Amino acid sequence: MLFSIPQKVLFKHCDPAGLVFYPRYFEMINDLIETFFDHVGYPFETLHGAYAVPTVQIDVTFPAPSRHGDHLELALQIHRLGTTSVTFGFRATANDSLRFEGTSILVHITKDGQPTPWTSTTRTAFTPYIRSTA
Ligand SMILES: CC(C)(COP(=O)(O)OP(=O)(O)OC[C@H]1O[C@@H](n2cnc3c(N)ncnc32)[C@H](O)[C@@H]1OP(=O)(O)O)[C@@H](O)C(=O)NCCC(=O)NCCSC(=O)c1cc(O)c2ccccc2c1O
Repeated sequence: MLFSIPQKVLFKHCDPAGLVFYPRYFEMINDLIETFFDHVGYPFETLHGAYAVPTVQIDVTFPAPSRHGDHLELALQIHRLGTTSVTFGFRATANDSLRFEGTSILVHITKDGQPTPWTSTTRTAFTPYIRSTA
């Protein structure tokens, strides 16, 4: 199963040439992941009471530019659910044109920075989104 959200390219996302500046894509990726955690019932505002989920690895490619006003679809799935980590595959498309795609690995940690296993509740909520390829 894919999880997806719409994202219109806004003025704030763009450089003077009207193209999305890549740090704004990283913010969109984080927004996508935060919205996914909302969707599975483990919102960041709850998670961050006792835990955190820092990113330990991220790889992104940008095969085509996005412009102010484009309507992107941001989508993710889970490639691997580890003991304490989760590997997301994500992509952005507009009118069947791929704008970025990649993977990121987040680790569930305690407030003192130690990796800690996902709960069974969270594992169950993640499971429908596990697919082996993007
Ligand atoms: C997160 C760490 C404390 C992990 O420490 P360590 O690597 O020593 O732990 P383990 O060896 O036990 O491994 C645990 C687990 O992680 C997997 N893993 C670790 N590193 C990698 C890697 N490079 N590539 C792939 N996988 C990795 C490992 O396989 C284990 O998986 P299992 O599933 O088998 O358990 C430590 O790495 C650390 O503190 N790193 C620094 C993180 C960091 O500073 N990132 C950049 C800035 S923070 C950030 O971007 C960020 C912060 C947030 O608060 C967020 C909140 C919400 C969403 C996103 C956030 C975010 O992106």
